[in-house]
Amino acid sequence: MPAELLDGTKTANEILGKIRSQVAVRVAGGGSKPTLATVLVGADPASITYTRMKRKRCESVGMRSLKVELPAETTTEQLLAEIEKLGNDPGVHGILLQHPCPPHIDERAAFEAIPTAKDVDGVTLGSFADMWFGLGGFDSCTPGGIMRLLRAYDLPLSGKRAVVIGRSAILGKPMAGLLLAADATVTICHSRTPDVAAAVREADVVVAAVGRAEFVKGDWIKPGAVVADAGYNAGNVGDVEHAAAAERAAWITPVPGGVGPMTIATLLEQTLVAAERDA
Ligand SMILES: Nc1nc2c(c(=O)[nH]1)N[C@@H](CN(C=O)c1ccc(C(=O)N[C@@H](CCC(=O)O)C(=O)O)cc1)CN2
Repeated sequence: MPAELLDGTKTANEILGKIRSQVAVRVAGGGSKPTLATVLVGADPASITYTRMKRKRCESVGMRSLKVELPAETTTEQLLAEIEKLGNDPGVHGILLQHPCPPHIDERAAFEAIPTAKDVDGVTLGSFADMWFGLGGFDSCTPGGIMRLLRAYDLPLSGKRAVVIGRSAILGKPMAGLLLAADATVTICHSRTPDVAAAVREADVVVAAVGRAEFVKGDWIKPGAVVADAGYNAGNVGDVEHAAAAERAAWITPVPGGVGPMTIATLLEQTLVAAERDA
């Protein structure tokens, strides 16, 4: 029997509905609108699309979005100064720096300029450490979105073998931390892993975060596994060979309509939390 779909669009819309109600209550009670600043450096077309989607969703739930767009030739120092300004602005509750920045930028330094309390995208070392030690830091949004999606479908993780393919700072590594915190036994595969297929064949839960279209082959998937595809390759193609994987998996995310919408819902949920902590 083909896999059931983990519907990220539907689940994200449910989360956005709850956020909308909570924002309305906050504003009716005299509170400020939760405000997310989106910072984009350069004009990468995909990044323009993603930041526009984030601002649109923000406004759709009654939050305020503040657009900061900087030219591609912005220096690291100029970017740090912009982020520090937002960090010191009491009217800004959350700051998002869209990744990737142009290659001459020290992106890690720029992420670290975001105060942890406003790191609603979960990209700073402080958030990562808090998440890793279960101290309530903001989740990195894509891994956080995947966890929310698995929870929405009541899929058990405790004692399961999870394989994360990819070890990036905002995806693979925090994903492994969140799965570990949910008591899964976690393996991270990467470009030097000798036999990724063999690891995936053992996995009850597979998270594909490689950034290569259809890297994970359908016949690698263990029958009955749960598959989350965090790929967002050109042409809306994921990192998993979807149709073939769906023949074996029990649950699988579609692309589009799976992990992507959950990433943005998580960002907005965390922006509301940041605003509430600040109030
Ligand atoms: N600072 C960050 N940068 C980046 C992140 C991030 O979480 N923080 N993630 C990715 C890209 N990304 C958000 O920025 C993202 C990608 C895709 C989607 C999404 O909803 N995609 C839709 C399809 C969109 C379309 O039709 O064009 C889907 O999957 O249904 C949301 C967010 C890199 N950078």
